[in-house]
Amino acid sequence: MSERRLTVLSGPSGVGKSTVVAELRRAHPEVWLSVSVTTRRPRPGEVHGVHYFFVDNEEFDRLIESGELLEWAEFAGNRYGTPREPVLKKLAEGVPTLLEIDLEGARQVRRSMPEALLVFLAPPSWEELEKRLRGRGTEPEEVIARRLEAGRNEMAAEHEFDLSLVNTNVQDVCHRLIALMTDPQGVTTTTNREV
Ligand SMILES: Nc1nc2c(ncn2[C@@H]2O[C@H](COP(=O)(O)OP(=O)(O)O)[C@@H](O)[C@H]2O)c(=O)[nH]1
Ligand SMILES: Nc1ncnc2c1ncn2[C@@H]1O[C@H](COP(=O)(O)OP(=O)(O)O)[C@@H](O)[C@H]1O
Repeated sequence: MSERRLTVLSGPSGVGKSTVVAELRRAHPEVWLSVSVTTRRPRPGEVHGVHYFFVDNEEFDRLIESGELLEWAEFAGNRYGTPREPVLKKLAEGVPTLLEIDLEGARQVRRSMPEALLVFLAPPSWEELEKRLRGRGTEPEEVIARRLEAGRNEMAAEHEFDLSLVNTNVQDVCHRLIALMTDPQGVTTTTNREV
């Protein structure tokens, strides 16, 4: 089993991570996407067990204390974590596995599974990021402001990742991502901006 099969996708809120992941799932059902646990409230259309496992603070505390999370972080006032067991099981089965998590989570995975491939999804520009986040229309302005603030921090950490993909076109990003996950040869360890 190679931990290289574990791929982490991170990037600022609004860059298009969920959109890319949804397209990847549609076009490449052979990739397994970890379903995170979160204390955030569901958005309209989000399904428990599909997009997230929505839990309360008490349950999240319990998951931390029992060591059931591979990593977890607080993001813009809510907590998010990756259930450990299913990830280890899929990796042991040799299934290409993807985590869509924030910067803090990516750093934790880097420490605990150094062979994992860390991919940063970058916006074509800061203006476009703001436009996408507002255009999504799922959060009130104060939440958007908080997410943009976190986004500045995430953008400053781009160099910590193995590779950056600029999300100009969702299909292009998916093609590159699937190639990296299924045939990781040739991936350099220095940051590369592509697509
Ligand atoms: N550390 C960590 N971050 C997560 C996890 N699941 C989701 N996130 C991140 O939490 C942040 C907020 O996610 P979400 O509320 O769904 O908003 P969105 O990414 O803007 O659609 C994003 O950066 C996600 O990548 C997780 O299990 N662990
Ligand atoms: N390549 C793209 N070009 C234009 N709009 C995009 C692109 N990718 C995503 N979007 C849009 O940007 C908004 C934020 O995308 P989303 O996937 O929710 O981001 P994230 O999960 O990173 O917060 C959504 O309205 C989505 O439709």
